[in-house]
Amino acid sequence: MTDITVKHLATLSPADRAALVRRSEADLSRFLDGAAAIIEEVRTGGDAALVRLGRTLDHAEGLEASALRATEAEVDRAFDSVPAEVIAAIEYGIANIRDFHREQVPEPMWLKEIRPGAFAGDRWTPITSVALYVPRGKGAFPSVTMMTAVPAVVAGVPEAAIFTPPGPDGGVDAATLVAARLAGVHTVYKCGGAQAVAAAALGTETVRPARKIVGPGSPWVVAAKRLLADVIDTGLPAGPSEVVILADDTVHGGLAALDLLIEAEHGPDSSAWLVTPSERVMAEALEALPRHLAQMDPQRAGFARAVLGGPAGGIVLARDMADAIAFVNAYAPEHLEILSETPFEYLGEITEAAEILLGTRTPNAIANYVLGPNAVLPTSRGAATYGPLSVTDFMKRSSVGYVTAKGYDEMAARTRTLAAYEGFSSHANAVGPMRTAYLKR
Ligand SMILES: NC(=O)c1ccc[n+]([C@@H]2O[C@H](COP(=O)([O-])OP(=O)(O)OC[C@H]3O[C@@H](n4cnc5c(N)ncnc54)[C@H](O)[C@@H]3O)[C@@H](O)[C@H]2O)c1
Ligand SMILES: N[C@H](CO)Cc1c[nH]c[nH+]1
Ligand SMILES: [Zn+2]
Repeated sequence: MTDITVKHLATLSPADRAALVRRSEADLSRFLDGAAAIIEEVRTGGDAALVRLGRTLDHAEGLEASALRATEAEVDRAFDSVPAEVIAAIEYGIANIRDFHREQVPEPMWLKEIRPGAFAGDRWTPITSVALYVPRGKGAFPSVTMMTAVPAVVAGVPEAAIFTPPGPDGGVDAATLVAARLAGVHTVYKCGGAQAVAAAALGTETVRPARKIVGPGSPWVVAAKRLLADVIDTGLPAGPSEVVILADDTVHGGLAALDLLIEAEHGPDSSAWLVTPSERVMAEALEALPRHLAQMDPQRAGFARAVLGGPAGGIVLARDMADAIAFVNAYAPEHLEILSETPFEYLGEITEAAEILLGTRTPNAIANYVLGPNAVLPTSRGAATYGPLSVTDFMKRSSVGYVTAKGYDEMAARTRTLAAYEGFSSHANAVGPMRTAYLKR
């Protein structure tokens, strides 16, 4: 027996509608104190603290302070232990992800002649060091390794390092090591959770501190990022996975149910809604869900049941497609699937979604692994202001200006006027006779 949450938008009060878009991640209060204590432990204890925390929180009995960084030999052994078809799939995914992200590389520099003899533009350079967080609490994520490492390498980051929790043997998941090497990242640290964020921000004897950390994680990771946001750039907010499946009357509800389970299986803190104006689609989905759940790994089915029977997932019946689309935009999902035979009909109406997957052959699963776009995406309504992880997240922009003798007089006169109005005498002096006296004509 599976209880699925069902909501009828037409009958909901504004407060109930607002409750529908809430995510588990919104309440970090349970995690902030614990994360703060872990950060302090790493600040004072360095490598020894990472080992202690890895042994207690990750049950990594085999973890040693001398081996916090994975060696080349460990990576070689990983290639021997990972099945050939998994390595081939990682290669296939990396090739597509690389192709996609190369399109995002900005011009290294552009300059425009703003006024005759006065030039201005932008220059892009890589961030010098970035930490890539790869989760491993409820499963291993070579795919997150691919999604974070490839754009870092394409951007030209000279020091990119992966941080991922150690397993019980003290080692890194083998496919994660394979994906790291194939993507071109050669530093992998065996630490996860809040302690990884602390190590990346503060450094330890072994871990070199980074300027930025990217990658999704559990609330422990999210809480530590929040606490260290003035020490390290924490990038886009990527917490528990979430999806909205928007289905019209042209598809089978069983298909919508199948795709609803993709992100619902990540963990009990995920969010997953099917929204449709079709009572038929809803009935078919409700009928299919128990059958689909029976086909799942039991632990994953337990997560999905918790999500779809709780306050953060289930089925939303809308009045019509406009009502359903309004729900999507208010929700601002991480992943959105438009399940329809005519998905482009609705695309123009969608304004808030980090990833929009169109039609009946583009399930979230394909995009999570191999399609090419980045699957590290903003959660918890972050899609209202952030986009997916991209090459420019690993770069920073400087503006560049160059005023020549031809352009100077006109600019200097306007500058003097504005500087005088604002009462800045040095600003005005810098573009007056005092400067002219120094200039070579
Ligand atoms: N937004 C995205 O792009 C994206 C992609 C993949 C996964 N995800 C999400 O990332 C999350 C990954 O979480 P996860 O748990 O699998 O892995 P994780 O590595 O983020 O978290 C596990 C770590 O949390 C720490 N931890 C666990 N219990 C703790 C406790 N009681 N006290 C202190 N620290 C503790 C441990 O250090 C452990 O190593 C999931 O919510 C998943 O939905 C998001
Ligand atoms: N759905 C995740 C992003 O929310 C990405 C992922 C990786 N593996 C499985 N799923
Ligand atoms: Zn997923």
